[in-house]
Amino acid sequence: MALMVGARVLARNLLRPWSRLPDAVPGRTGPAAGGGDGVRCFGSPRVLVETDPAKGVAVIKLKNPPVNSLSLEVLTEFVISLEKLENDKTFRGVIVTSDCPGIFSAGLDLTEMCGKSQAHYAEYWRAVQELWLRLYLSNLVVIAAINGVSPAGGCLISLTCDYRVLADNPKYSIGLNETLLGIVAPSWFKDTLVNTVGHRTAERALQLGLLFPPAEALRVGIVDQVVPEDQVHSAALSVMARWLAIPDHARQLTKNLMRKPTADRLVKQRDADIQYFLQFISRDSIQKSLRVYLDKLRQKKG
Ligand SMILES: CC/C=C\C/C=C\C/C=C\CCC/C=C/C(=O)SCCNC(=O)CCNC(=O)[C@H](O)C(C)(C)COP(=O)(O)OP(=O)(O)OC[C@H]1O[C@@H](n2cnc3c(N)ncnc32)[C@H](O)[C@@H]1OP(=O)(O)O
Repeated sequence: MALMVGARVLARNLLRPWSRLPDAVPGRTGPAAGGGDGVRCFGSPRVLVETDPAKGVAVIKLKNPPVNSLSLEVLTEFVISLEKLENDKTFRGVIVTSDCPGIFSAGLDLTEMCGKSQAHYAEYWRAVQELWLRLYLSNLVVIAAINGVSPAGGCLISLTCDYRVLADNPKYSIGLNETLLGIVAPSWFKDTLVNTVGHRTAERALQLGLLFPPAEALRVGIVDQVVPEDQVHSAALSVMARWLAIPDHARQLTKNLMRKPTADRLVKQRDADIQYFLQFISRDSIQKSLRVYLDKLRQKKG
């Protein structure tokens, strides 16, 4: 019950940009905070933020064990952290990564889309839309340091970034695998993939629900760089330095030019998109597919 109320409060914060989560780790500094003197931490229980004001760079680490599924709380805390960084002129870039070993993100939280009320589905889907819009159009340079497997919504998060560095581990596949669950990637997921890899590759990948291992992911362009696992963070920092060498106003206007038409398609019909999602996800056949998939995941261990 407390969790539900908490989620609603967090979700309401999305609509009230002036409201702030209390800092979970207020002003923690120093080497323990992850990068030498001057690194400061804030954020929330599931979305850690380490900032390096001297460099103008922050690291957002998703921490929702066991698999970093994108629950309503995670989505909400992510948006609030991102907004905090964007409103602070100190920061020009952010690296998005995971605090869960071997898993970047398992994607949207299936339990949020299964066996819940219509009101809950609507609240959840609006939060998914919100994070996508904020990340896709962020004024910051956003680099994904993908240090684990990244299916569906996890892949979407990285596709919204300006650049993707993937750890070279055969287990770390990435892709929009929705069809394998018997569901369908919405049009704006599809658009984000098409804008990254082109129409034909996206068409094949989406229909087959392909999850690309690192070499394949690089070949089709769903990631920009594959590096040894222990170099993901340093590679992301090097890329960041290159992108930050470009004057902000020129880079930001160019990013907007490239991405706004795609984002506008959703912005113009957000409510209709929610209704569409509600109709789709509430179907008995879709709920059954999700239950079967979740049961398979749960039984894997037993
Ligand atoms: C014409 C119509 C057009 C348009 C349609 C309109 C609208 C669109 C409608 C819907 C769109 C929805 C889009 C959905 C996007 C998504 O992101 S769906 C999620 C997809 N994710 C996956 O397929 C990944 C599933 N998980 C895994 O494969 C594995 O868990 C893993 C490889 C990530 C990690 O493996 P392990 O380390 O072995 O961990 P376990 O598998 O044992 O899992 C531990 C624990 O976590 C639970 N879990 C895993 N993934 C999720 C998840 N995504 N959500 C919720 N919970 C998850 C798993 O069940 C285990 O739970 P317990 O057994 O411990 O209870």
